[in-house]
Amino acid sequence: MAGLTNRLLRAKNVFTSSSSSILRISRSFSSSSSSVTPNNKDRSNVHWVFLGCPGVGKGTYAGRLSSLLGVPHISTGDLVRHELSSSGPLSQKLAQIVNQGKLLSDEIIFSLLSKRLESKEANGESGFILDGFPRTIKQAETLEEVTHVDLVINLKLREDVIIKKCLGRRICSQCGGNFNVASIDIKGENGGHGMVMAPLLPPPNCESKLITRSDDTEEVVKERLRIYNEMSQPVEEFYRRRGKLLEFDLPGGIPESWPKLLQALCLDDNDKKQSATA
Ligand SMILES: Nc1ncnc2c1ncn2[C@@H]1O[C@H](COP(=O)(O)OP(=O)(O)O)[C@@H](O)[C@H]1O
Repeated sequence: MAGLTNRLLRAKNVFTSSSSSILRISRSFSSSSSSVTPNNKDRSNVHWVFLGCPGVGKGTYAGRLSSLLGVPHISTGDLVRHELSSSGPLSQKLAQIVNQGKLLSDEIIFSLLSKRLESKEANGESGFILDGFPRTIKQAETLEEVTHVDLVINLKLREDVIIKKCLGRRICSQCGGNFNVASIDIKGENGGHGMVMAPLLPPPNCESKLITRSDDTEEVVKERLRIYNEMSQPVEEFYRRRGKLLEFDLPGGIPESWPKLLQALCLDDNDKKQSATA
């Protein structure tokens, strides 16, 4: 414990003003931390991170794995949107930054994350699948200080497809369901693979309630991609050097990608068991 405290005190020098959030995060993570589980033996206690460009599908696949494994899916983007939807004093300040496609400060993200982790601890949840965090080297270094990460899944997709997917994203303002109206059909050129992604259309009762995220305009999506390449891509290298990065090229939409992802994660037997009992 003393060692952990010392490491956090060093982290405190990096994030001086957010030190209390870091200490709270540390307590929540360490209460559920486990030894390394590279072979997924303890599937309900995985410590996984999803990386990838905006709109690549981190939320979709992290959410599916969360349901499959019974591990909480913690998305900092969702935490930010929840804060934006409140009329709290922070929300206006955050909206300005998010709507320009910029990253929020580490201090704000740590504060939102620590609140979520406190509720995780209170609910007795174990393990985590993080989505949208860490997004900077400083965030990755601090995460290393406070908990163990088993595996980092790096989702990859061509940039032109990502832009189309972001522009096609829709959310049901009533149930919160995520849909996509983009129909992607890119022909393979010079022997390369094409890509087909069918739209993910809402059920009839959501159709009239669809909204678009205010940061999903073409200009803002391009800025988010630029910032990803500058600030977040180095995080891929951070985990690659530690031997934790699993690169996953999405072969298409959910029907093609989900079984292949399960295979890559050695979870395909788990899915078969589930469908057999469904
Ligand atoms: N870890 C983070 N660090 C800084 N800002 C973040 C972080 N996570 C989310 N945000 C803010 O919330 C916005 C939405 O996040 P998210 O839904 O994860 O977006 P994306 O679709 O770009 O992956 C980001 O553009 C950024 O402004």
